[in-house]
Amino acid sequence: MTSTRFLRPLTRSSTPREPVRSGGPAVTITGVSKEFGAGDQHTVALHDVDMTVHEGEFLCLVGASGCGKSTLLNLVAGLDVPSAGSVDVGGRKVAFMFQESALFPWLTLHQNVDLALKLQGMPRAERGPRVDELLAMVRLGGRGNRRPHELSGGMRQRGALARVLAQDADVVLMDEPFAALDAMTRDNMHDELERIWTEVGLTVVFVTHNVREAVRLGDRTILMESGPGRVKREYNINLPRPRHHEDVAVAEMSGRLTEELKAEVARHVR
Ligand SMILES: Nc1ncnc2c1ncn2[C@@H]1O[C@H](COP(=O)(O)OP(=O)(O)OP(=O)(O)O)[C@@H](O)[C@H]1O
Repeated sequence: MTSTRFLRPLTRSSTPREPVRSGGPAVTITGVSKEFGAGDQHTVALHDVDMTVHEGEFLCLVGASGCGKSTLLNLVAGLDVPSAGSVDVGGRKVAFMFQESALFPWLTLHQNVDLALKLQGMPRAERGPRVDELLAMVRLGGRGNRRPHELSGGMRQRGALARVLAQDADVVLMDEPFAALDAMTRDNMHDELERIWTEVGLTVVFVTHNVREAVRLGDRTILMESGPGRVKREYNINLPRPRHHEDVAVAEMSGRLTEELKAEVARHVR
């Protein structure tokens, strides 16, 4: 069955709009703990985590390596189950985007996006125009016949984003999606992602080690602590959009968050 977003055109607007936020909970994480292994292999990756992600919100997660950020995303995606507590996405569709684009190398960009639509059950006649629309949305119009190795890293991540959009998900989980890109390409991807998130009205949970990236993109940033993974603090990023990497306010807020993150990392290397 074709879902409603397929019927909704992707709007293109040259002027920035406020993101679509209903504010209701899209993801509710209640008392979640996750343990791995047994005996001397036993690890408590997450302990008693409570978190709500609101519909249309852009939430960033930062924290020291090993504090359980990816584990949490896996639980939200339903790829793993909590040892205790619950994760509720209210029946919403969830899609994942990783650091590597994970486009199928033997398929063209067009075929990669087309496959995602096919798996959604979209009829062939509707798929061609929709692939074109999605590739235009990520500014890859005219590149559909290229295979992933013929694209730059930034283009591959745009292709991955088109494939995520083709999955018609309400909630998009992004695990350091731009970490492998050079600074200028990453900057450009921030602009594109902010635009697409605003236009399509997605709920995003974005994991990063880059505090400036979190402040540049997020409505809210959660700092996690490790050993075991828990929510340490959250910050509302009430800065106007569209934002830019070099904005003074973004730099100031990033500075404050970086201090806290450094203290958190230092706590674990003592
Ligand atoms: N499948 C697994 N089996 C055993 N231990 C695991 C597994 N997955 C994660 N862990 C452990 O759980 C803890 C949290 O790992 P996780 O990958 O979620 O952290 P992270 O914050 O995403 O780290 P990074 O920022 O380095 O990617 C770590 O101690 C890790 O070794």
